[in-house]
Amino acid sequence: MAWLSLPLVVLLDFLTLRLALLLCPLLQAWDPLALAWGVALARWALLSLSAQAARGRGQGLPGGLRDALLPLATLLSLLLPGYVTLQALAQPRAPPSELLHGWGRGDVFGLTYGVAGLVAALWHQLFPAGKGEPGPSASLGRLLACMRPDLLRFVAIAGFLVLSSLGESGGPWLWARGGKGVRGQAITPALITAPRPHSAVTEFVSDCLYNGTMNRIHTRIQSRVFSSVLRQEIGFFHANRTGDITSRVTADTDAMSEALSWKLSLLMWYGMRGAFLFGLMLQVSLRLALFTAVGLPLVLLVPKLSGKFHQSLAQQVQESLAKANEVAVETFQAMPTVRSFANEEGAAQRYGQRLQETYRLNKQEAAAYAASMWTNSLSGLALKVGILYYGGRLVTAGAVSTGDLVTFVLYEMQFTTAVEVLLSTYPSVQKAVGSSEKIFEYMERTPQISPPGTLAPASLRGHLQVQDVWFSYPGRDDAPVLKGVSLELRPGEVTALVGPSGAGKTSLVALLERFYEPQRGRLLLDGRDLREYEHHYLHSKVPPCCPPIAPPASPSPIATCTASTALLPPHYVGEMGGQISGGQRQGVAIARALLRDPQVLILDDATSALDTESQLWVEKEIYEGAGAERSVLLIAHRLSTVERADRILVLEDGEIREQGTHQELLALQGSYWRLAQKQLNGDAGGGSEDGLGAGGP
Ligand SMILES: Nc1ncnc2c1ncn2[C@@H]1O[C@H](COP(=O)(O)OP(=O)(O)OP(=O)(O)O)[C@@H](O)[C@H]1O
Repeated sequence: MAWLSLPLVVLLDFLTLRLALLLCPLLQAWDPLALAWGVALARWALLSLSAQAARGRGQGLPGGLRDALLPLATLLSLLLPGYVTLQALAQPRAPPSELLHGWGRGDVFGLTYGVAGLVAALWHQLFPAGKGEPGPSASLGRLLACMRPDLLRFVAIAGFLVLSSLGESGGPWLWARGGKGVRGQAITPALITAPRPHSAVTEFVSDCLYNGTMNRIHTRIQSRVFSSVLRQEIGFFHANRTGDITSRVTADTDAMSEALSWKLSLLMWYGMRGAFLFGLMLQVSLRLALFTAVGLPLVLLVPKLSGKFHQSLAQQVQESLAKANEVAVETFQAMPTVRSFANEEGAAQRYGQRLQETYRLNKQEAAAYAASMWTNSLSGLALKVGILYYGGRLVTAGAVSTGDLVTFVLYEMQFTTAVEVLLSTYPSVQKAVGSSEKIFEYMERTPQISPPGTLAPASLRGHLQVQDVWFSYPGRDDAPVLKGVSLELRPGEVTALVGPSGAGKTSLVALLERFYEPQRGRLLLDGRDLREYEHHYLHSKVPPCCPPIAPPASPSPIATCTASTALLPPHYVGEMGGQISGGQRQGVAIARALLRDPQVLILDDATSALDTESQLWVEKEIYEGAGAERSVLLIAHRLSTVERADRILVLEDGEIREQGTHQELLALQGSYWRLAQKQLNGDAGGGSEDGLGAGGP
């Protein structure tokens, strides 16, 4: 329906112009500018009202066109009077008939619609209508927001650039003054070349300032991404591969900064020069300058379209590179396993396959980049040829003097170079913006867990209640790991949690550590929700995997082990403790716990790697040590460790199946009794200490 009314509106618009042309001889007394703007107002009223009506009805119109109707109406109304005004400025004594020449002609009318349509298409390409997702322009906006603290520096850089551009354009400008200086003195070759050294100095200063500023911005963005990643919930680190995360924090920010610092400087420098040159071109010949301006949208639109394809490929290359990095990281981390399975060749093959994929995408990206550069140059060349052709015609018609044309061409050559550089820089800036999209995705990601509270009471009893907790891991809603679990840790009591592998014991600890949040149920500490507690406070009062050891009166095996480990030089301990034994690592964890004086102790299979002597010592501390006023949650596979607990809970398939003391549970002859039997048989059969499956993490 809306489409049907559009031709009618265009016809009415054309008739309005024809009417104005017919009335022209009758309105001789009118100023031609007033007439032009009066007609423009009438056209604007007609077009904008029709646009409003079409927007109201417009189910048949594409969304982009519907949004563009009103700006299009304004642009269409402004084009002709704008042109007349510029002409009147350039030729103040031109007769009205010459100024209004072409009004009401079908071809001129069609041309205005063509230009308006072209501008609308360009606008739509450069600033696509928001679809709920941030587009490249949104990323550019966020990038600029990151640069805001350095606004003053950029103002200074712009100042130096202006000075430098003045120097660069000064020579031709003096030449254009027809051999006379500002005070009428004769222009010598020395005077024409004088601005160049001054321009070189200002360019050097602005370069130094610019590089320093870009380094600051790089550091700022990188540290913000890193901090944002650190704030994320633990599930985020499980859902995203380490290689991907590392790539965002390092490789992507590096690539973005590198492209930005180099290309943005070009963009600023040539943008500034282009603006100056265009101002001078306007001075020399308004018509030629306008011709250049009309040709520009075409020159901008073509590279934008070709750059789009290149941008998507650049993103794929980044992702593929991250996957290759992931394989390398995984391999190096699991090097002992790779060696013990003699799988070095397999690992190299996997890495090679990833690299091949990256190589293939890189080739495609290089071809797309070349094509994009080629279209840039071609569109720049087309503009150049057009200007020369039109300039030649103007000279033939006597509208421009030969001297003016030569001056214009001098400026135009520099201007075209500036535009070409701007266009060739554009894909790189697009690439940088493409990389920044992912970076900002991380930087602005809201953690999927409630923010920590502020509660930090001076005294804490350590009474922990788990009430009807249901939990499933992110993305696995259909497989609940905990199904209505309820338990209570009372101060001065040791509560043990046992169960087969995969029962959900560690998942419960993860909830108590606030790595995740349950979908249903509550976790209370001294009657207040865990979410209300301050982050550092909570983790100092409820640390995981740390046995309750008061400073021992006599050196314990643990203390000895810890002390000896603590004294080891870092290169001996290795990255992430990779060069110390499992038992030594547990010793270090226990030592750390000693310093925190925790109120709730959670030992998730925390002593499994200790030797028998140390294990016995830790058990003694749990049941009889100075920490007896603490609440203790003891998770263990070895039932002998939990025999003395005040209460033992048996967790199976995410549900608490039994609870009681060791004796009570044995008497029940249920799950616990079966676990004990299995362990007994395992011990008798093969000397296995566990009998319940693999140890905890
Ligand atoms: N990050 C995770 N994402 C998805 N599922 C997980 C994740 N971690 C554990 N699971 C699953 O949750 C279930 C319970 O695992 P959990 O580690 O809590 O068991 P567990 O009782 O501590 O076992 P174990 O005694 O072997 O340590 C298992 O089926 C496991 O596959």
